[in-house]
Amino acid sequence: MAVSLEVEVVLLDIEGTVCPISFVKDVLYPYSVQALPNVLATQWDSPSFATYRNRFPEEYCTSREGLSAHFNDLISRDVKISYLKDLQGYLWIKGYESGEIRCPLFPDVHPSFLKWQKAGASIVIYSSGSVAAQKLLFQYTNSKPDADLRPLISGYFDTVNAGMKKDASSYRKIAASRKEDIRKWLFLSDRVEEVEAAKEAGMQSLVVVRNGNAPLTEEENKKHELIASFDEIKIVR
Ligand SMILES: CSCCC(=O)C(=O)COP(=O)(O)O
Ligand SMILES: [Mg+2]
Repeated sequence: MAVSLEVEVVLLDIEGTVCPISFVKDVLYPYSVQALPNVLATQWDSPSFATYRNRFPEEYCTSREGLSAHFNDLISRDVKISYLKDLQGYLWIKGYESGEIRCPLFPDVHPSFLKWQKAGASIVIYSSGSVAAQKLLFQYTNSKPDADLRPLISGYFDTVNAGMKKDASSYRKIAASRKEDIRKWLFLSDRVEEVEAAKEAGMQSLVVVRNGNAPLTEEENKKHELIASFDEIKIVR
């Protein structure tokens, strides 16, 4: 079904919206778990690693074992806390740069970015993943011939520079960082709580239903506008 919307900024979630949840849970998370022991063994005292280590609560950054156990526990519970996300972003650099990791975007994502840009809308990202990790993900995608989508993206927000994704205040803060009226923003996410928070803040928002996403309840299905592909969005000015 096509939805015509007056939009100047498209704000996008990542996991379950532009790429499959399985890429995050079955590729990115295991990569970081596997990469950590070597980094702990070889970089514990290096200034670059110390920056990430020192963001962990004090009780977990006094020993390699303590940090490692806490890191693995947070990942197993999918806790989206900023010090974990910062360290994951650091660990993923090598995977992306070596070619071992590449983000499998849904096929409609890159063509829609180009279409929205042509229609005069800006593309901005808002994810629980750190801004550094977001940039890596969009630099190394499966899109051809241009794998690097960063030139199409004009802003990045995470839980540090915006706040938690279930809070309406985060969406107000993001919108306040640019000149466009909040009513001309469109937030797209697989998470109903995030869509509700964006709507409460005054943004337009749609729930994105992708293969592999958690099923919505009957009530959620009725309450929100759903799309299965970005192709369903028609931006009018
Ligand atoms: C951009 S980093 C990889 C994704 C990630 O770690 C994450 O937590 C995604 O959360 P989202 O808010 O995009 O659903
Ligand atoms: Mg998501």
